[in-house]
Amino acid sequence: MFNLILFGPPGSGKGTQSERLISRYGLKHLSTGDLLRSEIANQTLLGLEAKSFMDRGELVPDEVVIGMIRSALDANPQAKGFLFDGFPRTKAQSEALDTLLSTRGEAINVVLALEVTEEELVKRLLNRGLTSDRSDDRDEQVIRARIAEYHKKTTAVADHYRQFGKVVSIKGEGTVDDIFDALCGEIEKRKAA
Ligand SMILES: Nc1ncnc2c1ncn2[C@@H]1O[C@H](COP(=O)(O)OP(=O)(O)O)[C@@H](O)[C@H]1O
Ligand SMILES: [Mg+2]
Repeated sequence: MFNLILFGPPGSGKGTQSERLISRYGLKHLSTGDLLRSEIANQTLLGLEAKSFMDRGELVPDEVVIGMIRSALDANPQAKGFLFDGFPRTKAQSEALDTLLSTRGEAINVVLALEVTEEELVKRLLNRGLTSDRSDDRDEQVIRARIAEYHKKTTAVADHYRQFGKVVSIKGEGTVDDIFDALCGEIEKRKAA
């Protein structure tokens, strides 16, 4: 079992790197953003509730995303490990995740934190907004609100895992290949340990 959190602000490249990492290591990708967007597309009750928060650049309430992750873990009892992308985003979510994993006799092995400057993030997200159907990527004010929300609530997640020595920072600027190599290097170290 190898469970990893790919951590970083919106636009730091979590989705891009996740796709490569899951295919190299055979992990199950759990992106709360993707799960929520699919709930919205399917017009479920959960999706309807989540949308109002997402449109404002705010975080969806903890109990909603924790419930979604609990179901996803239950639905994948045979997974070789999970790559969490966009989750946990608050201290309460980190604690809930640790509890959910510990009931399976597992834990988070490593938190890989992508570091990217704010100006680069805004540039990437506006660019992504041109080609994706993500409405939260079209408005610079919403983008800046998401980055502010990240600093206000989400950096606490890194603090939580830092006390267990599980956080590794990776420069998230440069080519996708170079960043991928740096991520894999850290995973190999931890897998060997
Ligand atoms: N290393 C990189 N250099 C330049 N742009 C990148 C890089 N990695 C990702 N991007 C672009 O930045 C945007 C956000 O990437 P994404 O993987 O969706 O980030 P996240 O999932 O962290 O929000 C995308 O448009 C993607 O094409
Ligand atoms: Mg993403």
